[in-house]
Amino acid sequence: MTGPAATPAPAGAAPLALALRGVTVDLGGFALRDVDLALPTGYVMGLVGPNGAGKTTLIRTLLGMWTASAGTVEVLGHALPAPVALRQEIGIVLDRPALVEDWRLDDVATALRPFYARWDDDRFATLLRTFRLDRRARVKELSRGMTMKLQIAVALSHDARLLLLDEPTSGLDPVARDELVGILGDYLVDDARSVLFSTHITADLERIADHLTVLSGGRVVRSGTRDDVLDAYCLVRGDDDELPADGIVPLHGARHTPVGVEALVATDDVPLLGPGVLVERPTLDQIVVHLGGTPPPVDPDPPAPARRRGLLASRGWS
Ligand SMILES: Nc1ncnc2c1ncn2[C@@H]1O[C@H](COP(=O)(O)OP(=O)(O)OP(=O)(O)O)[C@@H](O)[C@H]1O
Repeated sequence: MTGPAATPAPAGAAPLALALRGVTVDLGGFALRDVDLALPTGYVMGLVGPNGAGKTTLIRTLLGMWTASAGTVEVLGHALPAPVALRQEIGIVLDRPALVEDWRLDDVATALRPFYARWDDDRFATLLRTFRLDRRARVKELSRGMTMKLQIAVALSHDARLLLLDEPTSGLDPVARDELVGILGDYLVDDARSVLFSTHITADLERIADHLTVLSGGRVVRSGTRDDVLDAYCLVRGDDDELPADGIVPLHGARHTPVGVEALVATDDVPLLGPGVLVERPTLDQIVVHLGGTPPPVDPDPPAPARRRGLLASRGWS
């Protein structure tokens, strides 16, 4: 395979399955802006964020379907635009499958086999059986969940090194979701393989994702290991007069509840809160709910902690 060379990984660092650095993709009415994230080889990254956050746009950018107007995109060690042969190495699930509606599932294997040097008929047949899909059915006869299962079976039948899955669990019943998590676990036994998947079902991520990226309004709010992301925030609850004014300590997604104000606060800021404030570790859902409504500022420049301490002291919040 040839193509533009990617930035070499620093000595001793795990090679990256994918990386976006300072990426902007402008679709007109919507843009991904300054996206920075990296997934080391052998790991699973979950991509979360509210509707319209840009998850599909980001996955399509990794597939070369959208072109970045700024920044660099690397997939499996190749800077995009990638060589055509790289397609063999990537298993894809998209919201709309690129399969002919009149094909029977047997035809799917016949049609795709020539495009993949490592296509595995036995693997495809096994996955169709696992997902209880009838090989004689036509693509157009499949329900939404069955179509998703078919795409997953294709993605996992050509020995891909990277899976890019856009909401693969959407439309799946709980049994199929459980099966998919197990199948991805088996897939990852080979530590040269990596997975990026977007989802609104964060329970799936709690089980399988090592890394998380939270997107909102086309920007990365947070990206890192699952613990880094979960540890970065605390859910706080208190009376109006116990929580400091927003801007001194940023209160993400602050909302009034019957028992006071609830908000997400950066863990580093928790010592700045008053003693009466209740502090809990948030779930991933709570992080998405609270951060989703408040995209990060275009030019984030929060006051330095020392200055905030001064501000808090001046308000009697020391
Ligand atoms: N072809 C396009 N041209 C212009 N804008 C687009 C195009 N496709 C998507 N968008 C816009 O980009 C924004 C982000 O969409 P995207 O599908 O990436 O979000 P998402 O996070 O995947 O959302 P969801 O969770 O609802 O699937 C939306 O406002 C959408 O309308």
